[in-house]
Order: sequence, then structure tokens, then C-alpha cells
Amino acid sequence: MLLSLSDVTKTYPEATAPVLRGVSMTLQAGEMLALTGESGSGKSTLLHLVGGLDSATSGVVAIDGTDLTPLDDAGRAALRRGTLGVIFQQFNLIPSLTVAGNIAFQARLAGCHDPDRTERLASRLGLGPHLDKYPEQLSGGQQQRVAIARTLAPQPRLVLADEPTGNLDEATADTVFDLLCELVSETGAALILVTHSQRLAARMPRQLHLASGQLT
Ligand SMILES: Nc1ncnc2c1ncn2[C@@H]1O[C@H](COP(=O)(O)OP(=O)(O)OP(=O)(O)O)[C@@H](O)[C@H]1O
Repeated sequence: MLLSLSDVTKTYPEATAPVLRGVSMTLQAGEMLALTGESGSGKSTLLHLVGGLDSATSGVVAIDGTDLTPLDDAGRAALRRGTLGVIFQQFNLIPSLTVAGNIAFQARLAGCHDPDRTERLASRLGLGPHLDKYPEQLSGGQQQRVAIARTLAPQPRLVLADEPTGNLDEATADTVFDLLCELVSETGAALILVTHSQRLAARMPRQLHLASGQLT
């Protein structure tokens, strides 16, 4: 089992009601799912707990059977580096690095930079002609493709994507979505993709919906 959540609740400090109430789910290696839910339903919160960016109020979030809750920041960061890749709606590229530098960045941090792999990924994502450019010289769709390459370069086993196509027009969003799913599936990674789009969610093999703090 790659990921398991057991009876997870999350109440933010000073909030009166929990955002997540008894959420349980499992995800196998290589499994891809879409997570939908109304704005404010707790999708990003759930992703942050899985990504070790925040901790649950109660319950267990475990990756490879290791409960994340007792880990300190360094422990969670180590786990993230070796296992997790995250893609956000805002591309979060480093403006002072070229496309090639941005793509290699996470892999270098994780100590597994492979120039051939970087080049292959860049070419699959249509970034070959742009490797020496800077993020500000690229379109939104191109920037998100750089972010996808950067996330996949260290070969994470679990990719978390929070509205990765939310900033793109529909046609570009479809292309980027297809490329993301194709590349994730080729690497055998698992994927949790948060989206507002029922249309995109319906194209994923599995869908989960968050409502009133619970999964359906
Ligand atoms: N750090 C925080 N402190 C307090 N409340 C928070 C915090 N982060 C989120 N919330 C609240 O928790 C609820 C769920 O937020 P979350 O961002 O997880 O929802 P979401 O489903 O991802 O929404 P959207 O689709 O609009 O991005 C919201 O009511 C939000 O205001």
C-alpha cells in the first residue's frame, strides 16, 4: 500500500468546525485518481496532509506504512524528497534559472540528477527548443510543462497535483492534462489530481469527491 488515510480529521486552529471529518482511503502504487469537491471543501487541505506540509488533528496518514504524524519537519522533508512530487496551480518556477535549470532543480536536491532523463522529459513535453529560456519568456502552458518536468525528474512514486491546469485556457489545459497523465502513467507513479473540472475528473480511472468533510 503506497498511501493510506485512516479516520483523518483536520481542524484548523481557531476554527470552530473541522474541515475533514473521518476521512479514510487507500491508494496503491501506480494508481491515478481525481479528487473533486466544491470550493472550500478541503481538497487542498487533504493534499497538504498527504504531502506532509501540514499535520492531521487526529487519525493516521501513512506512506509505505509510515505514519507521517510523529515525524518532525526534517523527517517529513526527507520523505517528500524521496517519494513525493508536487505540482501547484501557480507554476512556482525559479525566475533566475533557465528551463533546463528549473527542470534539474528538484532532481539535484534529491541527489539523483540524470541529464539524459531531463532531456528526454523536456523533449516529451515539447520543451526542447526552450531549454535556455527563462520562465518569464514562456507561455502559461509552457511554464506548467516545465513544472511537470521538474516534478517528474526525480522519479517520485506519488505525484500530488493541485489544480495543475487551473490557470490555463481549456485547450491548453487538456493538452497539459493529457501529457501529465501519460508521463505519470509511464513512470508507474501514483497520482492524486485535485480539479474543479468534472470533465477532466471523468477522464481519470478513479474519482473521489469531498463533501461536508467526508469522501464519497
Ligand atoms: N491555514 C488555514 N487556516 C485556517 N483555515 C484554513 C486554512 N487553510 C484552509 N482553511 C479553510 O479550510 C477550508 C478548506 O480549505 P481548502 O483550501 O482545503 O479547500 P479547497 O477544497 O481546496 O478549496 P478551493 O477549491 O477553493 O481551492 C476553507 O474553509 C478554508 O477557509
